Order: sequence, then C-alpha cells, then structure tokens
Amino acid sequence: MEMQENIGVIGAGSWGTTLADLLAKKGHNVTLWAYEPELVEEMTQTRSNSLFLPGISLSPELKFTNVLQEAVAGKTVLLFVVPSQVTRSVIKSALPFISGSALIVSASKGIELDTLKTVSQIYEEILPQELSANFSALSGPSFAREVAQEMPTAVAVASGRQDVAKHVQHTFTTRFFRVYTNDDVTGVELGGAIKNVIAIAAGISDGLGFGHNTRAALITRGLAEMTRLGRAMGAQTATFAGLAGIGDLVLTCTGDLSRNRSVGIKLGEGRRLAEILGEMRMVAEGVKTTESAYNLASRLKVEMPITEKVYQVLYKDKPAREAVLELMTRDLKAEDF
Ligand SMILES: NC(=O)c1ccc[n+]([C@@H]2O[C@H](COP(=O)([O-])OP(=O)(O)OC[C@H]3O[C@@H](n4cnc5c(N)ncnc54)[C@H](O)[C@@H]3O)[C@@H](O)[C@H]2O)c1
Ligand SMILES: O=P(O)(O)OC[C@H](O)CO
Repeated sequence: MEMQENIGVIGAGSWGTTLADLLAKKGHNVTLWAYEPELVEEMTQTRSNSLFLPGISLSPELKFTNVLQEAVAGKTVLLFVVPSQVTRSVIKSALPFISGSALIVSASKGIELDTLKTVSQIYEEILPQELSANFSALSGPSFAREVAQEMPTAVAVASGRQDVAKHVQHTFTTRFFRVYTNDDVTGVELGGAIKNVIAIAAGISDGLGFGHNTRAALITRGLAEMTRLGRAMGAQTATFAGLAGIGDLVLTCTGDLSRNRSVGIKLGEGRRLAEILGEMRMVAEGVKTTESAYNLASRLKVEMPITEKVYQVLYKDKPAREAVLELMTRDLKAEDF
C-alpha cells in the first residue's frame, strides 16, 4: 500500500460517505464530518448512513464527527463533498483549521448561484495562495452507490499542478476505482456541473414519453453547448471528450440512479418543481446550476439552447412539451461544436 494519509472528508452525503469509506478501507486514517449531528450518532453506532447511503456497511476504522475542526486540523488531505451552493460557507468555516501543506480536493459539481463562480473559483477566492496551489477537482461518471458496491469506476482528478493531481490519484485509486490525472480544472469541473442540467433535460424527455433518439440528441447537442461554454471560460475542448465530459454526461442522462435525471422525469410527467424538491433529502445540483449556467451563458454570450429551455421550464413555467418544440424548430444550422 501507498503511504497512509490522515484524511478529513467534509460532507457525509452519499458521495462523501462513499469516498470516506473507500479511503478508510484502503487503509488511510479517515475522519468524516457530517452536517447533521444525528447522522454522526447513527454512523458511529450502526456503521451505516440510512439518510444518504442506506444498506452499505461502513469501515470499522472510519471516524465520524460533527465538529469541523476535528475533521480538518492536522489532516494531510481534505476532501470537500458538500453541495456547491454551501461550499463557500463550509470552506470559510474550515479555513482556520487547515494545515498549510494540506491537499484540498473538491468533489462538488455545480456553479454558485450568486457569483456564477465555479467551485475552484470559490476556493481560489477564499484560500490563501499556497493552499490554492494544492487544489484539485475530482469528477467523472460515478454514482455513489455503485462505487460503494465496488463496481469498476473511472474518474478524473484535475489540478494546475501535476504533482498534486498525481498525489491525489495515488491516494484514491483502488482496484475498483481508477483515477486519471488531468490538468484542465475548468473543463473537468464544468463537465461535472453542466451535465446535471442536460440530465434534467434528458429526464424531461423521458417523462414526456420520448425515446432513445431524443435522448441521444440531447446528449450530443448538450455536449456541444457544454464545450462552447468551457472554451469561453478557457477550458480545453478535448476535456469534454473525457470522463468528466461525455463520460459523466452519458451516465447521468441514462442512469436510473441520477437524482437530476429523476427530477427531469417528474417534471416531464407534469409535476411541479417545488413539490418534487420538497420530497427530496438529497441534492439535485442541476436545479440551481441551470440558473447559474443560464446567467453565465448570457454574460459570456455563449449559445446554450438546451440550458435555456431547461431554465424556462424550471423557473418560467414553460410547459415542457412547448420547450421541446421550440428546440426542434430553431433556425436550421450546421452541426458545430
Ligand atoms: N451522490 C453521487 O453519486 C455523487 C457523485 C459525484 C459527485 N457528487 C457531488 O457531491 C456533492 C455532494 O452530494 P452528495 O450526493 O454526496 O449529497 P447528498 O445529496 O447525498 O446529501 C446532501 C448533502 O448535503 C449536505 N448539506 C445540506 N445542507 C448543508 C449545509 N447547510 N452545510 C453543509 N452541508 C449541507 C448534507 O449534510 C448531505 O451531506 C454534490 O455536488 C454532488 O453533485 C455526488
Ligand atoms: O445523481 P446525480 O444526478 O447527482 O449524479 C451523480 C453523479 O454526479 C454522477 O457522476
């Protein structure tokens, strides 16, 4: 085994719990911070997380806390896995306890609503420069439940520094979880954020009773608009052909485990957004990222027609069937990227 690390995992939702468990079972010394005090009690007593990852037995070595300082102070690697809209407040609370040489890994997928910042931009704003250089983004096609069940999975970790990406790669890789390095942080995190918007569209299409043709069209043209936004923000086109781009897009637009796709299905079936969200304890990041991406596209003058229609369905009461018709009857054009 590689060097044992002292790791703090911040966020005990389905993904944070899964990754903390993976790292503990790999032999690292892991402390998992949960926002909900009752969850810490449950996980400590029963070694399971019935709120976000029911049915999975957690490592006997995993430690749990509700006190942020205990999960952060003295750790060599910190993995932040909270919803992107609370990332800013969580990182600010953690900052006083972060050791100066710690590696910071973010596994959140979204774009902040108020600032339109990507997750790495939030970290860059808050962290001092020496910690910012230690930042990496972990993304790619990875349903928590399948990783928790040790099903072979491949993801990407992106950092501006190759040594940081390689360190994280070695820290997380197991025989069922294969991590590729990447140097395009913006591309990797935008792929993870925008695929959630397109997954809502794919869900809407399924909910309306459309078939595979429609879904394939949404995936392909969704990839085109994700790539256009990425290029406008300095990302590399090739990144969108990778795990964090088309990889996660296909997974989320087709997989029944996707929360974003399931929100879309219910919308397509005619249910109201508020009612759908009211029934969910988990986060469907695409709901807020749709608004962020719509505003970002307007600001950067990037054409994102699918995102625009999802925005109108979610926030402007546009009937889903009308949105699809409007997409299909746009001005005809060449197939561009
Ligand atoms: N679940 C997956 O399969 C998966 C895979 C890859 C990436 N992600 C990403 O990981 C991030 C976390 O999602 P998840 O699926 O682990 O969560 P989840 O939907 O399973 O659970 C919600 C999480 O949000 C936390 N939370 C709610 N309000 C909070 C607050 N005010 N402060 C701090 N935490 C708060 C809850 O404690 C819980 O950890 C998201 O950005 C998601 O897109 C999830
Ligand atoms: O369940 P979703 O839609 O949040 O997707 C989970 C992961 O991001 C898939 O890679």
